[in-house]
Amino acid sequence: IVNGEDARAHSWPWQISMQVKHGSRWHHTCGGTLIGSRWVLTAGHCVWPGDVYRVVMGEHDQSVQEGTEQIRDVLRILVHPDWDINMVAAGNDLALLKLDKAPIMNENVGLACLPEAGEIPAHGDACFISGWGNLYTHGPMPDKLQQALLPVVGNSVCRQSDWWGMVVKDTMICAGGGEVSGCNGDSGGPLNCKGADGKWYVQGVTSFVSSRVCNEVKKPTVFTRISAFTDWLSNTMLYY
Ligand SMILES: CC(C)C[C@H](NC(=O)C(F)(F)F)C(=O)N[C@@H](C)C(=O)Nc1ccc(C(F)(F)F)cc1
Repeated sequence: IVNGEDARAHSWPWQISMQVKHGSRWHHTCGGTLIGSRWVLTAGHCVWPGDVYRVVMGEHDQSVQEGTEQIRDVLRILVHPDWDINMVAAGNDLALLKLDKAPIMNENVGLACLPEAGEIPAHGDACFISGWGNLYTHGPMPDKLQQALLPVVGNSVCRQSDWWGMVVKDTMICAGGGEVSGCNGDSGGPLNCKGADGKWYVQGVTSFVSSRVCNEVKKPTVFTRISAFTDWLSNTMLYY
């Protein structure tokens, strides 16, 4: 996240770190959201065939063993059937990770609330992006979870020719578009929006930013809209 701030520890208890094994060491590669007792939602572009992943929950500072971490292996990976890395603009940038065992739910690890099918966050809705992605383009990753206020940009604005144009589909949410943005490593993480009931809902899964600079003005961070995939999510979690 570019121009964000340290999150208060464990204030987004559904935020996970998806880690990939390189040799004998594990590295944060993507964010994700705990949406079921054994299910994590992340981005399709976070999954590469042949890689081995694990999920760390209850994490805050990745450089310190805080004693709140719970680590689980990934039993099964289900990438959305219509996701294609060569067709990023087509959307469907989702994947479900089934954990070998449910984590213990506590003040540091909990389930996200998901929106109703078809619910579209309004232009200007105050949402927060969270993640351990780069602090700036080609910059370092932070140790502590970052967050940033990223107001929703309605698709009619986001589709303007000097913004994202027709890259933005109905199954996507734009947010930000100024100096604050997601950045590499925030992929797959949540867009956290406060509902009318005062509860936080995860409305989006971080998908892409400008390939020039993460916080390019008029190129908001783009999220996969979860409320457009409620059937796929429930059918997949029910079946597998
Ligand atoms: C691997 C990528 C598909 C997703 C990657 N996502 C991210 O870095 C994150 F964290 F914002 F989610 C990204 O935006 N990387 C930049 C460097 C990029 O390639 N952006 C990008 C790619 C394609 C388009 C499109 F849709 F226009 F084809 C737009 C932006």
